[in-house]
Order: sequence, then C-alpha cells, then structure tokens
Amino acid sequence: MTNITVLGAGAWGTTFGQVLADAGNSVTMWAIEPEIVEGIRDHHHNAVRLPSVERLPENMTATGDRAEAVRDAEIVVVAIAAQAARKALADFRDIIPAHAIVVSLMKGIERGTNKRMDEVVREALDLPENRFVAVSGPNLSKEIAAREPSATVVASTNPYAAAKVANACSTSYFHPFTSNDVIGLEMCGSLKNVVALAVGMARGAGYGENTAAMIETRGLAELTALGKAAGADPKTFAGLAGVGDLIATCGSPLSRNYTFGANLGKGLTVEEATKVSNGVAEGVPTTDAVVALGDQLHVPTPLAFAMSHVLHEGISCEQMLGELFGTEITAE
Ligand SMILES: NC(=O)C1=CN([C@@H]2O[C@H](COP(=O)(O)OP(=O)(O)OC[C@H]3O[C@@H](n4cnc5c(N)ncnc54)[C@H](OP(=O)(O)O)[C@@H]3O)[C@@H](O)[C@H]2O)C=CC1
Ligand SMILES: O=C(CO)COP(=O)(O)O
Repeated sequence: MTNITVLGAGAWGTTFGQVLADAGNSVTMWAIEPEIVEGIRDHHHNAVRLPSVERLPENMTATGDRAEAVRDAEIVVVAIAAQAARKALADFRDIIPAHAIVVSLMKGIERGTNKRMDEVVREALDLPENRFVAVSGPNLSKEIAAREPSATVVASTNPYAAAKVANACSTSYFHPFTSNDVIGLEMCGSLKNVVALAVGMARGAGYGENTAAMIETRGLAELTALGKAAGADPKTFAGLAGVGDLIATCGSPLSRNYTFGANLGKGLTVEEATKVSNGVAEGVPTTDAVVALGDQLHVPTPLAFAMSHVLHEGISCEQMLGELFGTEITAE
C-alpha cells in the first residue's frame, strides 16, 4: 500500500483517485472547495464533479489543508486545470516530501509560455526530471469511474518512477503501459483536444464520418509533426496516448472538448459554449499555445490556426474546414 495524494478533485482527479484506491493504495484528495472536501471525506461522494459514482472507496478521503494533504505522500498526482496549474502548485513547492514522485494527469499547453505540463510542473515545484511522471491515454473519466476496461500510458525518463506509478494504478479494469517518452505523451494529450474541438464542430454542424476522419487524420499528422519537432518519439503517436486518445476523444460526447466543439458547430458562441461546458475544455486555451509553438518550432499548424479563428473571430465550420488546406495540391 502506498500513500498517494491527488491535487484537484475534478472529474478525472476523482476518478483516478478511485482507480488508485481500487488498486489498494491509501488515497487523499486535496480540493479548494469545502463542499467537495466534505462530500468526499464525510460521504464518499463528489456531487459537484463526479456525481455518477454513488460511493467512492473507503480508502479514499479528502482535505482542504495543503500541508496535511501531502505530508505523508509517496506519490503526488496533479489533476488541476492546465492553465491554473502553475499558480496552484506554487503553494506546494516547499511542502511536498523530498523523495515523492509527482505525476501529471493534465492535458494542455500553458498559454503565454507555450510550455507543456511536464515543464510547468517541474518549474513550479522545482522538481528534478527523475521524479516526474506523466499519465495519458484514451481515458474518458465517466467510463473509468464506472470501471469499464481501459488502458493508459505512464511515462517517465526514470524507469523506476514509471514502474512505481504503473503498479500503483493497475487494477482489473485499468491497465497501464510504460514509456520513456514524456514529451510525446504530453504533446499527444494536449493536441488531441484541439482536434476534438474541430471534429466536434463538424459533427455539430451536421457532417458525417468522412469529414470526421479527415480532421482526425490531418490532426494526427499535425500533432505528430509538432511532437517530433519538440523532441518526441514518433512511435508514441501511433499508440494509446496518440491515435487511441484521438479515437476516444473525437468520438464521444463524454469529451468536454468534443462537446464544446459540437456546441460551436450548432451555432453557440464561445461564451455560450463555455457557460454550458461540464468541466474544463483544455483545447480552448491550448489552441493559441499550439499555434505559437508551431511558429516557435517552424512547423505549420493549419488545424490549430483555423480553430484559433473559430475561437477569436467566430468563423463558421465551413470556413474553418476551408482553411485546413490551401488551394495547392500536395503529396500526403
Ligand atoms: N475528464 C477526463 O476524462 C480526463 C481529463 N484529463 C485532464 O485532467 C485535467 C483535469 O481534468 P478534470 O478533472 O476532468 O477537470 P474538471 O474540470 O472536472 O476539474 C478541474 C480541476 O481543476 C481544479 N482547478 C481549477 N482551477 C484551479 C485553481 N486555480 N487552483 C486549484 N485547482 C483548480 C478544479 O478545482 P475546483 O473543482 O475547485 O474548481 C478541479 O479540481 C485536465 O487537464 C484534463 O484535460 C485527462 C484525462 C481524462
Ligand atoms: O482526455 C480525455 C479522454 O482521454 C478527456 O477529454 P475531455 O477533456 O475532452 O473531456
């Protein structure tokens, strides 16, 4: 049994907490909102973020006190909305135990700095590379919360840390694979959200399978090119964290990014789609960061560029699709 603390009791943080508890660990959730803390601690229920689970495991508790949350942690899992992570983690910088492994579940690129979450977490906590682990894959929280069979990828440049975290989250229904490609994992998880926005938009506008397949495949080419330029292993993009997560996220209304895009395709404004979103749609702020990262790495990002015009200028789905390809015919 390992003492594990999860920072952020959102839909995925709480679900992953349940996975860790099911695997036999002692799990402490940390959340800001007293209502969420009391719900998990006193009633084993997160009515705000994960109402579909009636009773969370007994070996799962919660606190709003930062020092108490991490005091005995051997593993600290971060599941905070990506754009808020740096600021939220600053308060934990001096209190996380010296040898604890820190795991990021987040899928986003920081707007303004264009940094991946491995970079943000390590900078915010002053964490050495060998204590950082990323987890990413086709992991729609509601399905895993219902204990439906799923797999994920656990990546670290330190094989011992990856193995420790993989063992800690292995259950009969949740199967972790390990990898050493942290950059690839981060790029896949973040960029697929932008692709899901575009696919959702096309679906919301009424288009079918061909259009969805076109966006997903061109999106995969875009995220692979950008990932390679950032230093990722191209093999990662063909795996669970790449194609796997694209299939899950671009194909399900359980995805907040897909749903956000679908609402845009149905004619809602960005403000209206934000209001009805059930949790964070990371692709929205990440879109600008992907365009900026593309400029920085000299990689064309037509899909992210077109989606940034949707988000900032309100262009239609037809216009967005029109922007994906120039008039010139090129080799695939
Ligand atoms: N849901 C899913 O299926 C999956 C999600 N992910 C990724 O995991 C991350 C978290 O997602 P998820 O839990 O679903 O999102 P939710 O929208 O359900 O929750 C977001 C979490 O971030 C916290 N948060 C937001 N702002 C702050 C802040 N300033 N300080 C501290 N905490 C803050 C929220 O706290 P509060 O509740 O108090 O607002 C909440 O715990 C995202 O990056 C997402 O892409 C990855 C795989 C699957
Ligand atoms: O990352 C996810 C599934 O793997 C969840 O997607 P959303 O954040 O769009 O809900």
